[in-house]
Amino acid sequence: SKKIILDCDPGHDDAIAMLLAHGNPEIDLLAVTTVGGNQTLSKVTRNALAVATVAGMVDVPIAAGCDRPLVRAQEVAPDVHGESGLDGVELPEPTVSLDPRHAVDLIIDIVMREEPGTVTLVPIGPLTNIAMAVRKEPRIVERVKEVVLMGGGYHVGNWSAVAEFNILVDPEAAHIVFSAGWELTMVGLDLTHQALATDEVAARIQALDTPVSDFVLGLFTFFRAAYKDAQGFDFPPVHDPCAVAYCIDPSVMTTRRAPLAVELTGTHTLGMTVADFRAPAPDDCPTQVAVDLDFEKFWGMVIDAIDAVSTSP
Ligand SMILES: Nc1ccc([C@@H]2N[C@H](CO)[C@@H](O)[C@H]2O)cc1
Ligand SMILES: [Ca+2]
Repeated sequence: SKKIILDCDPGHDDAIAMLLAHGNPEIDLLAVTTVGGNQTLSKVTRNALAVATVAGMVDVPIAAGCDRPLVRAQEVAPDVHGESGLDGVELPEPTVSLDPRHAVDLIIDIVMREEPGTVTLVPIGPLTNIAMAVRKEPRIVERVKEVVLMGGGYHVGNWSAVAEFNILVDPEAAHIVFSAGWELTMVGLDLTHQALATDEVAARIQALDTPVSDFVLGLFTFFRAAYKDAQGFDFPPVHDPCAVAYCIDPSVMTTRRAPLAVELTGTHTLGMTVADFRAPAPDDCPTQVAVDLDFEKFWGMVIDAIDAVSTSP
């Protein structure tokens, strides 16, 4: 099975990513860490504990991390996630508690404890925790199997014309992560805007008819209305589980190897993830971007995981 650490900022789509990681038998979820992003650290951390409670995720350490970007002021995204960061559902009082360690220390402890080359980092929020971990313990770069992140976009932006939220909120952290030299797959908006929660998908989830599937439908209902108002989408793109799906079965999407750079000084382009598709890609290029999604395979994984989580003891 694939050992992963999920670094997140729940967030409606982060919550689905947590359920996919917990429900899929191929994934060994070693830890969940939180970072300020969609909402404040305290809100996203409370949300992570609530989702873990709903999912029965009782044996996974959850640790809170950085509450703001490395350099710039914090920016949250209430337009699509609401004031709580997980609007649209009743959040249960958490029955799981936080690991006392800082997320950065938990990430380092796990990577240095596990066999080299066996742990995949799956950041699906701003990259502040990952950048801090690299600076505190540089040895994690050669020890980590790969980084599979949701963020960026080679031709698409959402928080600006050309930049994606997770990157633009903390571009300096993104630069550290993208330039570290480890194997890195960028699952960006070009891919995740294909992962739409359509009526047909919602109907298949509705048919599961469990408390967890009802929770997911509550999330989708809010997320759909918010995305329509904020970005004019008819159906909401469920970004974050795409990164987990790639870890489960890389054939769920096509990829293209290309050098990647993060813009740190542009007036109009700050936070842009620049992919250099000029041929040939250098043969030692450690970075690739996700291009085309197998829609049916993806939603099949997600729906199976929701079903599995619903029936777990
Ligand atoms: N408008 C908007 C802002 C932030 C996000 C979050 N950031 C990433 C997509 O940009 C995902 O990780 C998601 O959780 C999604 C939509
Ligand atoms: Ca997220």
